[in-house]
Amino acid sequence: MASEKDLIAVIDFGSQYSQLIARRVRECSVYSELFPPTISAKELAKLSPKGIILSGGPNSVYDEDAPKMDPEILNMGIPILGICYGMQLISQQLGGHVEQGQKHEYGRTKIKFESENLLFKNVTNEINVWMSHGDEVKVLPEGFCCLAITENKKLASVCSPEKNIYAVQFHPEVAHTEQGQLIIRNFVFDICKAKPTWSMVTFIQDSISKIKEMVGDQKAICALSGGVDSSAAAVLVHKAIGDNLTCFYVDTGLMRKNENRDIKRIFDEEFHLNVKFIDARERFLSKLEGVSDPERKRKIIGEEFIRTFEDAIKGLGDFDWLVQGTLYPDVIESAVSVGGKAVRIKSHHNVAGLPEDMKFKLLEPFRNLFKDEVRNLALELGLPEEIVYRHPFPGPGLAIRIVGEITREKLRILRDADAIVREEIFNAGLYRDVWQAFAVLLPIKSVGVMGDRRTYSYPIVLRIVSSDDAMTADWARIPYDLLDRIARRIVNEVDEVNRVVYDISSKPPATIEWE
Ligand SMILES: Nc1ncnc2c1ncn2[C@@H]1O[C@H](COP(=O)(O)OP(=O)(O)OP(=O)(O)O)[C@@H](O)[C@H]1O
Ligand SMILES: O=c1[nH]c(=O)c2[nH+]cn([C@@H]3O[C@H](COP(=O)(O)O)[C@@H](O)[C@H]3O)c2[nH]1
Ligand SMILES: NC(=O)CC[C@H](N)C(=O)O
Ligand SMILES: [Mg+2]
Repeated sequence: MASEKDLIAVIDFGSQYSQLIARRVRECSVYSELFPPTISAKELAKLSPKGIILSGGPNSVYDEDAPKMDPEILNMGIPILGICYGMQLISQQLGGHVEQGQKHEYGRTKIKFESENLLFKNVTNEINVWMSHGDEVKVLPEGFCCLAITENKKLASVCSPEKNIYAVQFHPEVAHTEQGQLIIRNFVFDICKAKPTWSMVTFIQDSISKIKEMVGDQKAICALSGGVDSSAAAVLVHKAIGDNLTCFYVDTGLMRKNENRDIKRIFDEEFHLNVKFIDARERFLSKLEGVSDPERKRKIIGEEFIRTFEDAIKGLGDFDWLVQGTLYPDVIESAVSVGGKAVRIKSHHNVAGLPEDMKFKLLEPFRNLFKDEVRNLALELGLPEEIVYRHPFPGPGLAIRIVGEITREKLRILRDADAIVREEIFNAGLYRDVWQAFAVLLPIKSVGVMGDRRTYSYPIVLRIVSSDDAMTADWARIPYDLLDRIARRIVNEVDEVNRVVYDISSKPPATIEWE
């Protein structure tokens, strides 16, 4: 991959933010990719990176099983930027000393520069940065000097001019660090002298040639949901292997109101791909009968997708590859990181929900990208805005929005309520402003009064959030009048609902979906 364009290699020590670092470098139009801590200096040298960034990580460098790096990497003469754990590891491996600090530092801290340096070129002195660590570098290795200190006079950034090694204790990659992107830019351009040769167009070209090479004249199926990720994946792979690609859209019985109709229309009008519709309602719903645990639901759905595809291709020939629109947040939440050791939040059906005995090889061109990057790519591929800006709708569908057991009656209620939420948000002109807007059905009943009748029915939760990449999210500040209209319509138009509540939790600590 690294042949013609400049590469910044990120060594992933297990941080939740590792892929965010690569993404920030790509924002500078320079290619970046993650590598495991086990990569050797020799292997790295073959890729001729312009620079190396060492990520943060959950371990302490003095833990017995803490990931280390090949010490030769520090002698390659290639510029290095260590972030948090990366800074601690550089210090320790070069003979400095790291120990647990008196106090942990999480969140905002102010830093001040001690000397002029390229890393902080044009950065305002005294900026707020984001910290997330418990350990501290107490003794610097020989040849290192301090570039910045915190309000409490602790080391915030250090460097060895002679070795061309830089390090920061804070996280320049997160949005909360002021001018963090400028610091990354300075490293990439002023220190590494990388050239901005990467763009979505080059990504598309490279992906097409890589896919051609990998798949050859074998055949592939694409799990096509009609969302932006799988639609862009289908179009990209079709460019590479043409009619050896067959797309399948599955009606799981867990879809939203009019979903099949809308998707069929979009595919007919906009795509010239071979798309087959599979009615799998019975098999999904019968497998889910009586199941209320969220992780069980996700595993059942993940497996059922694969079984459905296996049945669908019978008689159509040999298909070796399964194309999915998997994105990076699906991967990290399912606890599959390059460096290992991230924690499982939920099993995304398309990652941790896949059955172990699956025969298909996975082809996931966007596995390292975030949704807004895929949206840009989809525009570049010429996909219509209606698909590009479609809200994400998870593969497990309404199954993870009916808390607890799924019944046909509950599916009917949720479908009707959800259609009202989406229609009202759309009519208010807010569809593009929010990340997702949907309804959730809770498995409890409460008392109400309608007309002169007592009711004892379900509550509907409105979940409307803003987000850039689904890694973090906040509840959307929707006008009261709109909330009022949605709530009144739901209670009046949907049988068996007598109460509507608004979910005002952010992510973290909540997640966007309820299961
Ligand atoms: N109904 C479906 N039929 C076929 N494939 C599906 C379906 N739902 C999900 N998938 C597959 O699972 C992947 C993950 O989908 P999911 O809907 O959970 O996330 P998403 O962010 O909404 O992605 P997308 O934009 O592709 O829908 C999709 O990219 C697609 O490959
Ligand atoms: O591909 C997917 N397979 C899944 O199993 C799945 N579960 C959640 N989501 C979507 O991912 C984003 C983050 O969701 P959470 O905050 O609920 O974890 C949100 O956009 C969710 O809609 C899924 N996507
Ligand atoms: N975010 C990090 O990289 C943390 C590094 C280390 N685990 C610490 O607590 O100091
Ligand atoms: Mg989807």
